[in-house]
Amino acid sequence: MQPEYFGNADACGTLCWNFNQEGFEGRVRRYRLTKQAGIVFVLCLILCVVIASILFVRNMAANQSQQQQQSISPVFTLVEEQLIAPLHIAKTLGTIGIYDEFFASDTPDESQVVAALQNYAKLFNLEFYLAHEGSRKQYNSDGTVFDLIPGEVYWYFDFKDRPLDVQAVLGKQADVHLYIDVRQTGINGEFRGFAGVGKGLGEFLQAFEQFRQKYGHEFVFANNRGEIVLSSRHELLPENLEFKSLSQLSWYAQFEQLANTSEDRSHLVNSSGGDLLISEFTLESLDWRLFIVTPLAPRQHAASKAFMLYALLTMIGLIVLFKLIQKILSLYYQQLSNRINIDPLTNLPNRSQLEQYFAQIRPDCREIALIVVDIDNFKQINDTYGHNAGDQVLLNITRLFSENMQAEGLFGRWGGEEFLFILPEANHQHAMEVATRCCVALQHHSTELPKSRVRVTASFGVSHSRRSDDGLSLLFEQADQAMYQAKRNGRNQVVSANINSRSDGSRSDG
Ligand SMILES: Nc1nc2c(ncn2[C@@H]2O[C@H](COP(=O)(O)OP(=O)(O)OP(=O)(O)O)[C@@H](O)[C@H]2O)c(=O)[nH]1
Repeated sequence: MQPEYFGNADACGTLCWNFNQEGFEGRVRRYRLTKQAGIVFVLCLILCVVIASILFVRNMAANQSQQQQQSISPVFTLVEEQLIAPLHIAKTLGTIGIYDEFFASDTPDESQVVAALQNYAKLFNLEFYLAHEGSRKQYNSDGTVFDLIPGEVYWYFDFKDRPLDVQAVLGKQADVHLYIDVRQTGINGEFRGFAGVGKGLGEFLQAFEQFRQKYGHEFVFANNRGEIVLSSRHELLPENLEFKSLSQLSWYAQFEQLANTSEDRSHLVNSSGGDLLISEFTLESLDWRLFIVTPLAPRQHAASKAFMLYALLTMIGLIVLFKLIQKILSLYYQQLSNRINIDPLTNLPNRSQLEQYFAQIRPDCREIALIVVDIDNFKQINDTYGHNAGDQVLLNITRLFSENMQAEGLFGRWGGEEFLFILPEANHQHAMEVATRCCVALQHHSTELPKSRVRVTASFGVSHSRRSDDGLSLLFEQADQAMYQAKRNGRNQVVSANINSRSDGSRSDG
């Protein structure tokens, strides 16, 4: 086997565990950690999508309401300015008696009538006219005068027979006009004609077209007979007083049905072109109904697009956050792992790390060797030179051994002044060579202390196995026994636990 865990010589020459390739248990721990983190991540993801949905829906509701308000309020301002105001002006001027002198006569002075009408037109920025029964003429503020001939001027003869004081109607000349006719009567209540106000609705329709483009609303105005008098859709506008009917609209029957079952005047109607939101308002002074029709398909499409973007961004944010947390945790885990597995004095792998390493490599090893090392008479060093000097000697020895191990297997501190070499794929002879090399090197090595130089020796015990089921405790026990044998033999030597080798001595006296 190509050993996976070669010790790496660090800056001070000692061998260190490569923690990126942690042991089996470490991997299991990391796997569990990753699995748990994965579950937490999925839960966080679900939570985020739920939160994003709630926030999105809240935002969407707020946006929709804001848009609705922004689009509806100007509609009423426009209706007020363009339709209701002319109605009030027409009604007021037509009932306070300013036209009485003209209607009292059957032959009013044409120039006087036109001049008066021009005066009002200038004042109110509207078109004024009088349809005069006595003279059967219509006087207009633009200076024209024409005859009221049955069969030609339909509206006059139509309205004349209706018992209504005020009538509003749409007509189309060059462009769409709103005409408001106020009935004029003599002192005995006899019909004398109409005082009328006209207003071109070009601007009004243009403004409605802008609303349609900006907010998607369509407008339909209908009179009390269900005739469509005005609409943002040109094909619905009346032509020569020929009105289209509300009942011709595809959504109207369904809307009426819903409106009859509830007091609510806003309803969602399904039409062949998609969902429509329809709101109905009453314009009392005109006795008209206004329908605001909003096709929802474009909004639904925009909303789902926005939601998907929102959810996507949230998920990307979460993944980045998760990766960041994972990185921080793994750095933290590595630091913690270093602290747990490294001997703080010598910076060598400690016992726990040696055990993990053995467990990791053992299943794939055909043979393996262990060397147990114990410093000889180390107590004396401590007693003579002090504990700090002892530490210094330990550091020197570990550096020396690390160098002599030549980066094969793992060298670590088992505890106290006892050290362990684990040599995967090393045969017995090679292990004996490594132990002997270290033993000899130590004999020739001395540690420089402030006041003296100290020389120490060590005893080595070697065990070796080709049996795959020989575990660490057995092999360690054998090597330890051999090391004690070396002590008993007089220290500063290598003894092998293997019978064959023990018999041939492998002694390495200085
Ligand atoms: N300075 C220092 N001393 C240590 C450390 N760890 C263990 N020791 C000392 O090592 C000594 C080991 O003593 P003993 O077990 O009696 O063995 P020994 O004196 O080496 O004698 P033999 O093993 O029989 O050769 C003890 O005095 C421990 O306090 C350490 O990290 N630093």
